[in-house]
Amino acid sequence: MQGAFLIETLFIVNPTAGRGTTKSRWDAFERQLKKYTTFPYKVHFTTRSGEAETVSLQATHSHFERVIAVGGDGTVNEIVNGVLGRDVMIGILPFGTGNDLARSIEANKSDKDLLHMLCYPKEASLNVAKINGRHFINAAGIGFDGIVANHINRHMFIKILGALGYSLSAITVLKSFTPSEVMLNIDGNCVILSHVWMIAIGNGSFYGGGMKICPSAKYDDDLLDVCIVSNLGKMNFLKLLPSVYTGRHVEKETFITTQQGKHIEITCPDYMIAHADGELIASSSLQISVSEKRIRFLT
Ligand SMILES: Nc1ncnc2c1ncn2[C@@H]1O[C@H](COP(=O)(O)OP(=O)(O)OP(=O)(O)O)[C@@H](O)[C@H]1O
Repeated sequence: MQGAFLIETLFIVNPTAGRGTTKSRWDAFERQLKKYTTFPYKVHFTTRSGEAETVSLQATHSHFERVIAVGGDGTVNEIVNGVLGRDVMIGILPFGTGNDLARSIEANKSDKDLLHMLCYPKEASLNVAKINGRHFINAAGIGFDGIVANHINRHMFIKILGALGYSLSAITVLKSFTPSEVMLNIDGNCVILSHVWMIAIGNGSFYGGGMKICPSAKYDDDLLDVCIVSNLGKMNFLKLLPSVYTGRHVEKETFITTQQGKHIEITCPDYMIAHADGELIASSSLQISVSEKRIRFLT
């Protein structure tokens, strides 16, 4: 394969992604890379959380034209935060656990397809969203969802269960959860909502390792999709949960409201726990918007 021989590429490998399997998957992939391609590249293995952001930013100051995340959505999130606004293309070898971004954009999965993607690059221009100053690519979840993400992050054995882990954590968190009142402002239209369980904001449709929380969300429509879950009891919440995996929860209009917007503000009398691409944020006020800058993404 010859296509991208002039493009200098940096692979940022998170060896801990994919429940620790990414290092060996990368080693196997690199053997194919050496055998079938000739384009110049360098590899950086991350040693700690946050390093991919620093390293990808440094790469934009040198000669790299492509930065490829080797891992999951957390690694992509850090690279997006590192390179947004710089003239560099990013891509993903989806060797992580959830790989929600790759799932949303129907990215290549086999090594052969991934090699082809690298050698014959096509690019898409994707929206990026921002929450309290930090960028995210997939989705943010506020309220019940944030508390579940917090629970998962604190229990490694649950994290490695992927989508099943979400359901287990949800059942645990459910016992002590009480819905709250929030003020929601979407593009200047402000409402006070009571008995809110959670609000999800989607730039892409998937999060949590395959949950289609905002089924209509598109990465290139300059809009964020908002999914509000409110006014339901614990039993109904449990009944609703499986339908999130297919995106059919949005049909339950008694409990679910969907909207779209560019600027979203959520305020709550108490601290809310939120997550964006799985990263946790705690605040009583969240400002979420579509970033003016797009990301050049290898497809
Ligand atoms: N060397 C490292 N040691 C520990 N954590 C790391 C290291 N390098 C990166 N990380 C952190 O690992 C976290 C998880 O990585 P990532 O999201 O890529 O994999 P994943 O959780 O398996 O996949 P997904 O998010 O798609 O489910 C990221 O938040 C990142 O900051």
